[in-house]
Amino acid sequence: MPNTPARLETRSLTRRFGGRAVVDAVSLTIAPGQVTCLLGPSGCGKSTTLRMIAGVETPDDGQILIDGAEVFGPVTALPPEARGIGLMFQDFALFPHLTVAQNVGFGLKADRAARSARIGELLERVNLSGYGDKHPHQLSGGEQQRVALARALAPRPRIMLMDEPFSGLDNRLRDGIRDTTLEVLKEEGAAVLLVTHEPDEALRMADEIALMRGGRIVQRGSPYHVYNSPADKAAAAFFSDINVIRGVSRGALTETPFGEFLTPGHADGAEVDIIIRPQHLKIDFDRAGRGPNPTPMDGTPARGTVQRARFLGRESLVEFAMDFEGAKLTASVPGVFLPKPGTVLWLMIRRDRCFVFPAQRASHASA
Ligand SMILES: Nc1ncnc2c1ncn2[C@@H]1O[C@H](COP(=O)(O)OP(=O)(O)OP(=O)(O)O)[C@@H](O)[C@H]1O
Repeated sequence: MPNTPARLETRSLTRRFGGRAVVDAVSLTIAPGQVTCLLGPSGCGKSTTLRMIAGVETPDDGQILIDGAEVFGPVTALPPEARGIGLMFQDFALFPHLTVAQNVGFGLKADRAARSARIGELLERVNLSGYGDKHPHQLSGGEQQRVALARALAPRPRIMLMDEPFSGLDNRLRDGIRDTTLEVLKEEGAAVLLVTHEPDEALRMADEIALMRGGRIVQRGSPYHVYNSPADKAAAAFFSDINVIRGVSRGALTETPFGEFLTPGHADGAEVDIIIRPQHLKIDFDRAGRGPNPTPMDGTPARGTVQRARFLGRESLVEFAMDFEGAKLTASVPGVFLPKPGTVLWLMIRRDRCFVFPAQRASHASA
């Protein structure tokens, strides 16, 4: 549908505080029914972006369009209530003196019958049928959050803006509520912009992740794409611990203790960082001082000595001191794998799972 305008579009949205652009030319497009997660570390400008779209913060530059019509720009500045936007924040408290049904119906402009039908429909969607007459204090945190979602969705907003909506919830509740929320949002068809600093939340919820750093969008794409083809080292490091092997590219190849890596596009003599996530290191046993045979996919094995092994529930993390250059690498293994410190093992690197970037000093690598 190339001619259908995006439900929400921002063009070069910019906000400066004290001469510093905390949001710097942010351009996003979100289709109806699409969930985009604005993901980034604290202070990178996520909330300010959301607040500008909501209309409670005035951009210094740029344009905001909803269904192709400008709501903010050189000639327009619609107030928040005229934008058809629903909001949900972590501390967006329910009205304590109103019942659940009254809370959900609060922003609804409809006659009594239509109102009560909409309230019933939404309470059913969030699995709270029968809770209409209760008061917020009689509900658990997760139930209150579901009421808040129903309340935000009641007037059928075209766009839902959510700022860390689940961060106040107990870990055990969170996954279930994320899934229910996602289901309801999809059914309602609103375009959703969800702000989070948690990569797991973005991977779980998003159709598209917009990774933000220092006021700018550094990468946009599906969760699969952003995780598996990070734009740079910091983008890779934002989603998991990473292992870095430094080398020098010569003739589009880089020689390392794990064998040669293809490093096309890097100048002769340029330092490169070969990056591998802990779950993509392969571990093999020592065979009387030798490791497994090299393969085209896994390259040459390199010897390491276990320093520490920790069980984290779903996986075990094993830290190695490698024989080469005092290197330390961390491997993650599904389930229980707890070799004793001092055990000698061999590591290999899956060639299809590494990323190669120009070498960066550590001080430039923060996301
Ligand atoms: N009204 C303001 N005046 C001055 N600086 C501000 C103002 N609002 C935000 N900032 C600054 O802008 C930057 C971005 O803030 P913002 O809240 O958008 O970040 P964030 O990515 O949402 O972070 P967090 O997840 O911690 O909320 C921060 O450095 C913040 O201190």
